[in-house]
Amino acid sequence: MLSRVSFLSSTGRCFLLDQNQSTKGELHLCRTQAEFLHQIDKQGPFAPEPGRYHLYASSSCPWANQCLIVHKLKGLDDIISVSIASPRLTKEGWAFASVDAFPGTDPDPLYNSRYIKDLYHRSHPKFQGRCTVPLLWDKRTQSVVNNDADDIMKIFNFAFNDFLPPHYASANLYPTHLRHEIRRIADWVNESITKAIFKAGFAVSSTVYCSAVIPLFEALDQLEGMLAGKDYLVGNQLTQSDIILYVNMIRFDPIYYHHFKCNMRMIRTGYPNIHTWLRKLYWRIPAFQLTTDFNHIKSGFYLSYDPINNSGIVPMGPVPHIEPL
Ligand SMILES: N[C@@H](CCC(=O)N[C@@H](CS)C(=O)NCC(=O)O)C(=O)O
Repeated sequence: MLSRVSFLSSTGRCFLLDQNQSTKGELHLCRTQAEFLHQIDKQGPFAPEPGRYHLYASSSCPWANQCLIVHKLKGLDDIISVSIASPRLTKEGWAFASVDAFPGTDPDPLYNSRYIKDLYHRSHPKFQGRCTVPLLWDKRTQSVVNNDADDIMKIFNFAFNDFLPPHYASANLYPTHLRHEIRRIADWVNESITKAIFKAGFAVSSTVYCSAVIPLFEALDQLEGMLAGKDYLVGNQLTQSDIILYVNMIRFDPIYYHHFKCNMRMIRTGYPNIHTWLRKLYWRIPAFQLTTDFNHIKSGFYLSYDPINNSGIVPMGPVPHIEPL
């Protein structure tokens, strides 16, 4: 049984939760910040160059999923290579296909590593922090560039535009005139939705659970109003806020409703505006559908957190995982 699980901070970042530290239903969390925050720019040691960088990700992890979406939206397939780890988190962390050949899992094409942690240790032999995904890697210096989803999304948005055809180069998920609002909404989503979902999911007392799930559904009610008649959260265009919300909402009915006991309402039956917004992204913009792997998402959540699913059964439903438009 895993004794450590990820948990979210007030800013939406993951914490490490040691199950042995849970007493009386209160969660004691050890915060670990993303340790690697290098940027890719022409002036610094990590210059933008096609073929130089590699993204290690898990399709199950919501934060890695955000980066995979932006990678596709910006057409970076030929510029930044990608490897997907097995969704089944092991005691050694995320594993490659050489350890767990779960369908849709890649080997490490660079070093044939067994685990994501091998890369962290190759880059920083004394590293003792959490070996998380997403992980942006520099093939030239054989080192970690950045392991923060927010940063990586911005790097993908801005840093490689010189190498992209105009329609990809001009795609901007973080336009200057909307930046303040994008950040405000993203912070609200992280705080009121993402954090509440994980707090409810990992609660070990009814008090903690209720203190998360009731405000969560109040926030979803508010979100339902915000999305009335709208295809996008901020302005009239796709932005980083939509991506941060999408990774929560696409997991809601298949995972959070049942596995994390967030079951006061489903998105598909309880929130018509959120449901329409979600289905439009999934069915109309290929970058969303192509990076949403329900098998990885469900296996990742249902098989990685033993304390809340010790049978190891991955439920069949909901059927379908996402409804048609
Ligand atoms: N700093 C990261 C955190 C991402 C994160 O927490 N990833 C989790 C999976 S959702 C992880 O890799 N956990 C592995 C572990 O804790 O061993 C970010 O925000 O991008």
